[in-house]
Amino acid sequence: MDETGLAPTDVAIDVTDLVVVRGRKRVLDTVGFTVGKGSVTGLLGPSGSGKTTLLRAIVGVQKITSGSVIVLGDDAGSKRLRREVGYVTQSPSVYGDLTIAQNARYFARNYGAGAAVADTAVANVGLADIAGQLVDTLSGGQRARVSLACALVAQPALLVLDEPTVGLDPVLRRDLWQQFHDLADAGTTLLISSHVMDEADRCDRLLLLREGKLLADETPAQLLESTGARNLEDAFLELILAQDEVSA
Ligand SMILES: Nc1ncnc2c1ncn2[C@@H]1O[C@H](COP(=O)(O)OP(=O)(O)OP(=O)(O)O)[C@@H](O)[C@H]1O
Repeated sequence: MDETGLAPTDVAIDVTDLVVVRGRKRVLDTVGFTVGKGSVTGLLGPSGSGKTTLLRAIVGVQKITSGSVIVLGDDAGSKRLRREVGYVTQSPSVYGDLTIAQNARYFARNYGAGAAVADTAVANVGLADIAGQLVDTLSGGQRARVSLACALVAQPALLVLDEPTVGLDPVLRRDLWQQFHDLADAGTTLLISSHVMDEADRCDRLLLLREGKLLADETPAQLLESTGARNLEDAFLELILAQDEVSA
């Protein structure tokens, strides 16, 4: 057991003393945390705080300066993890000249899954009604959902999502969060970045990042208790003010 109370076999992500320098900037500064399997963890922080860089380090596409990132027991980015880790970026990587259904079925085939799995994934992201439409004719938010469906068909053990709910209407946002929890209940680990604080209380655990530093790694309830704030937005503000006082 480590200090989070997790046995090693229950740990999906283990980050220790991670430092990433991009250009001349220390984008991640000695970041450390663990994420338990089958949980929904929110990575929150303002624009430019280092969220995408941290997600990239976890999926193994970011050169790290020092520290370690272990995912499902292996170094991030190692070959074994290719099928185990799904990553949905902010720029959807799907085929514009194929329909939504064709995209999902194509990715499903690559992962040895059938058309039914693809069609379910399309339905789960709220696109069943327009599954026959070409991706090139979709809005940015719709395209992002196609990308999410294509990641879901791989049924990865760890799903890393970079701002998956940007621009979605509130009903769809609620449905997607429900789906994230359903996936977690079935054993998938989800790490989801967002800069929208009202999504924070939908997470089992929160990582709050600011200027490359981890300000908090707690459950929403613990965060409210430790700061004495009325809501998570205020709690984050308390932490920022405390950080500013320390560095002043
Ligand atoms: N290729 C790069 N070279 C140098 N600096 C970079 C590079 N990419 C990002 N950065 C810097 O790293 C910092 C963190 O960027 P990152 O994209 O990780 O933040 P973020 O929290 O995901 O922001 P957003 O919510 O806007 O996507 C920013 O200051 C950014 O300018």
